[in-house]
Amino acid sequence: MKLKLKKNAYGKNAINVSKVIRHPDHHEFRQISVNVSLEGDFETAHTIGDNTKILPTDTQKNTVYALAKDHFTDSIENFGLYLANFFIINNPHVSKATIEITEHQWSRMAFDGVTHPHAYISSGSEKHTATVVQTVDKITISSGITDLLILKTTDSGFENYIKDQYTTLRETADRIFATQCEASWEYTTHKLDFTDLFTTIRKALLKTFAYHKSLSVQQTLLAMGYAVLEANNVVKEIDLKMPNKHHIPFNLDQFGMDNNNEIFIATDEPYGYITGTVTRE
Ligand SMILES: O=c1[nH]c(=O)c2[nH]c(=O)[nH]c2[nH]1
Repeated sequence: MKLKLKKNAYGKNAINVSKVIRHPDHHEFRQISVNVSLEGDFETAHTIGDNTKILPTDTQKNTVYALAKDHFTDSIENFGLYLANFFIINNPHVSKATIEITEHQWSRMAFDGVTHPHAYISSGSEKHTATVVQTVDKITISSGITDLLILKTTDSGFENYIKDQYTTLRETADRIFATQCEASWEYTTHKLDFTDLFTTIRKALLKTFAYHKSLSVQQTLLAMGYAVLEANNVVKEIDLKMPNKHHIPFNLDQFGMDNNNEIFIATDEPYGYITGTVTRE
């Protein structure tokens, strides 16, 4: 039997960089986590243990910290583009560099309408993501959001589904809709105002979620994807993952009480998992 190495990639994950930008009257704080992955002519490292073409993952990590000083100045997308390009142009045997960046959101504390110059509060679980893939002749760039916890207390139902001998779920025209949305969209070009676009796309996702009269998570997912693509020509396609974070009406009958859609039990697991990619025809 003949065996061969089919694919390989290597890099450093979870390179956690925090940066303070010191302005005279306030500080800016940024916290990111970077994954670097390189592909290329690394076969002999696997086959005969020849490391002469290996840029150590430790060096990759150091490169990210060093370049953060002067090149992580605005969006994570632009920093990702700089990093991917740096690894490609400085290592001729690297044919593909993938940079994934996740940014934690911090905002300055405010007291009685006055923003504190250097004290921050986490903006919650939501994180902004960017992925840059650069090959010798192509750059693809995607942005996204993870752990976006959103919920609405009405304008959501789920009815007319298949019923069989195992069905116990009750139909409802009025339920809680909660999800931990993960979105990732690919841009058509890499010369864009990424910060501005992120704000616009995030708002389109949230506004559609809020105002959509939902007949299912599936239907709202598609409406959210359409809203982003319809309003942003520079978005090629969008991937959405929307786990159904169930809040199930609690049975108050057992205490002789009515439950008028007021008391629920939030169940973490198992959870429905609805995903979809929306693209242009
Ligand atoms: O919006 C929903 N989609 C489903 O596919 C599904 N399945 C389920 O049990 N509840 C729901 N809700």
